Amino acid sequence: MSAPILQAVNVTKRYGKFTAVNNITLDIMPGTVHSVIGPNGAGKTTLFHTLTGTTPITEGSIRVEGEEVAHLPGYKRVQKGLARSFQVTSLFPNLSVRENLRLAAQGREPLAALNPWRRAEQIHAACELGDELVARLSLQNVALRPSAELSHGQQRRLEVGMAMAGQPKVIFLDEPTSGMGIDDIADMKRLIHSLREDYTVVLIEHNMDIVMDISDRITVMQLGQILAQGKPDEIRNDERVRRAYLGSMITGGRA
Ligand SMILES: Nc1ncnc2c1ncn2[C@@H]1O[C@H](COP(=O)(O)OP(=O)(O)OP(=O)(O)O)[C@@H](O)[C@H]1O
Repeated sequence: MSAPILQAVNVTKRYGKFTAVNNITLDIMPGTVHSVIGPNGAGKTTLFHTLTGTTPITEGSIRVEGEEVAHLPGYKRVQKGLARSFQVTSLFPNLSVRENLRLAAQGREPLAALNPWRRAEQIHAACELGDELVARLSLQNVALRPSAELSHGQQRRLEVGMAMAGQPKVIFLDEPTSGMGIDDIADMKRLIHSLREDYTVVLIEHNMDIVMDISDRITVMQLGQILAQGKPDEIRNDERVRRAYLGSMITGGRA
C-alpha cells in the first residue's frame, strides 16, 4: 500500500478561546478524490486553510510526502506541491482562456523566466501545457475569448485549470459547483473525477450526489472534529452521520 501524500496529525486551530479545528488526524492518499463534508460551521474551510497554509495552526503537524510543512507559509507549500483552486476573481478578465492558462503554466518556474537562455524553451512548454488544458477543460470553443465573457460554469472550470497548470501534487477545491446549473455541475463532476489520474484532490462539496459518486474517501466533520471517515458506502450507512445530517442529506433518498 502506498504512503499518504498529505497528512494532518493532531491539527488544532483556535481563534482565541474558540476551537474551530480540534485535534484532526487525517491521511490523504495519492491519486484519490478525498472529500471533506459536514454541516455548516463544522470547520471544513478552516481545515483547508490550515493545510494550504492560509492560516497557521495552533498545534499539530502537517506533512507533504513525510516532510513537515506546518511552519511554511502558503506560497512555500505551493512549491511543495499543494495548490488551491482560487475564485473567479483570480482570473485575468481581459486575457483569453488560453492566455490565462499559459500564464499560469509559466508561473510554475518564476526564476527560470528570468534566464534568457531558457526563456524560449520554457514559453514553448507553457504554451503546450496551456493548449492541453484548454482541451481537458472542454473550453476549446471559447479558448480565444476573454475569460470575463465566459459563463459562470466555464469560469469555474478555468479556475480549476489554473491550479492544474502549476502541475501540483494535490489540488484543493472548495465548493467548486456552488452557484452552478445542472449541466455545468455534470461537466465539473467529470472534470474532478478525471483529475485523480494525475493529481490528488481534496474536495469540500455540499452536493452529496457528487460527493457520493466521485469520492474515494470521505471525512465527515462536526464541531471541528472528525465524526466519521470511510468509503462513500460506509459514510452513507453510518448512523452517526445520518444523525448529524438529520437523516436526509447524505442518503439523498437513495437509502
Ligand atoms: N477567522 C475566524 N475567527 C473566528 N472564528 C472563525 C474564523 N474563521 C472561522 N471561524 C469559525 O470557525 C467555525 C468553522 O468555520 P468554517 O468556515 O471552517 O466551517 P465550514 O465547515 O467550512 O462551514 P460552511 O460549510 O458554512 O462553509 C465557525 O464557527 C466559524 O464561525
